[in-house]
Amino acid sequence: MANRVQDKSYACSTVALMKLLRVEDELVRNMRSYVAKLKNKHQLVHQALSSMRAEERHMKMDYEAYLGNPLNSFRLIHRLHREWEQLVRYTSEAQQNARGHIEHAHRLRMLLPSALDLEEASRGIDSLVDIYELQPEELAAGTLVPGNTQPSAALSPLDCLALGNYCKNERNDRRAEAWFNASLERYDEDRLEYVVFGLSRKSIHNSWGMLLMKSQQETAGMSHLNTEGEENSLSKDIRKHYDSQMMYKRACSAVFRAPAHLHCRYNSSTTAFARIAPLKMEELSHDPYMVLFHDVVYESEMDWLLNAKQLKASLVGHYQYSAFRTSKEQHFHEYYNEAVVKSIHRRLTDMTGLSLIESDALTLINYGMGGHYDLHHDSHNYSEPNRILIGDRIATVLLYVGEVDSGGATIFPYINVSVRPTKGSAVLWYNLDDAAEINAKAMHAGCPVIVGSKYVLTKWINEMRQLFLTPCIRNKISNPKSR
Ligand SMILES: O=C(O)CCC(=O)C(=O)O
Ligand SMILES: [Fe+2]
Repeated sequence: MANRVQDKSYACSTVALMKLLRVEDELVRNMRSYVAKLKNKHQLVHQALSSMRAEERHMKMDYEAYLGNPLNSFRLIHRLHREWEQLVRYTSEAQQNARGHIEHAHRLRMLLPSALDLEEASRGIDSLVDIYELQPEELAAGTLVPGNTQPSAALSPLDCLALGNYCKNERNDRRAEAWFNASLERYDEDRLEYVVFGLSRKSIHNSWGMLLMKSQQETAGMSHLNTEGEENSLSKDIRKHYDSQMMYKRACSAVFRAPAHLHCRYNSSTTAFARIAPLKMEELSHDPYMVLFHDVVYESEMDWLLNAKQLKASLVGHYQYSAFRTSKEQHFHEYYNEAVVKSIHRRLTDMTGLSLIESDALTLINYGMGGHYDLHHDSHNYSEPNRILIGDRIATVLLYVGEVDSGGATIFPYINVSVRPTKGSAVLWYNLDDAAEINAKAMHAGCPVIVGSKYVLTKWINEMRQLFLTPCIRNKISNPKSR
């Protein structure tokens, strides 16, 4: 990162910025020629369609007379056999030919400023505001020195929004609000091209609303989120996100009372092996069913895992890095030819009584300082056709491979359960309820580690092979209509 800043930092040198101007010229030239070519092709297709339409109108006046003329019949057949096919081919080729321009634009993107450059540039503007006590609204209008306004240097609403978001991230709420306000003031309803850049009044209000909600000014925040009178779907999502963030924060810093009506026992019934070597179990919840196992990972196994590790950053969604989940991980498949992996899998079967076939690979996850996994549900909530093909995660077992000095608990805020990582213990819970529906109460998170390093082994267990093992759970896979 340090090298990159030295090699290619655009924000602090005019010479580097000159290079950027040339890149912008090239981008504009490339995109203009792309648009010109598309326009030309669009015009030709339009003309071809118009002449086809004229023919159609003629035909509709009197079908019989039209088709009675053999020349017309021939032309109809020829049109539908060849001309339409050619037209479709021409349109799709027009798209293919345009690809060169798009690819060129992608190549040029390598030379464009990165998020880091934008951050540096925002920091530059922010320090001007700070040191010279300038007002964001004045800067937005192009006034750097009082009495000397250069309208050509005025900022766009998108620029102001970006600066507002920078200040929001820097926790300078007052200044962020001033930038959001400037963004709204400079918003011009007639500039249709905002659509291309994903800008709308609503998006500015949403950023502002989120800022206020974060700083606990809920009523003011909601008024921004509900600018169009009714609560829009985006603001509903933001409200949900905000509520779950608050729940996550409260639950991570709370200590839950010991749950009532639950007990400890030895599990000697799930498998034949458990009969000879019962497992120490402590019930944590009945809904969702959740138990804590003590001493189920051996010291030697933990040593092996920690030596074998080759961790890679954990990703979410479509293979993206995200602040939602900041950890590293490594997968150990069941067929991995290693005694430790095989014996942990056997123990997981003894603990759960479930089949592990078709389940995700055993995953070793490591969280460093501040590392966490935000509030989430382990089941995917697939739509029915997908679920029948791949199945959802019926249960999860989380094995703690070591302790954490401070922080890092696994929390279940809907049921007031917080599990402290204890070396060698494991927690099992069901993500689906008895009707095979997602149990919202199984929502959970891994709180940020304060001091130390947290290692867990996760096994997400798939519902596909449990048909005869969990007869009380209705099975969507065998009977998708059952609810
Ligand atoms: O690290 C934790 O405590 C939670 C991990 C988790 O939720 C998962 O692996 O699905
Ligand atoms: Fe999870």
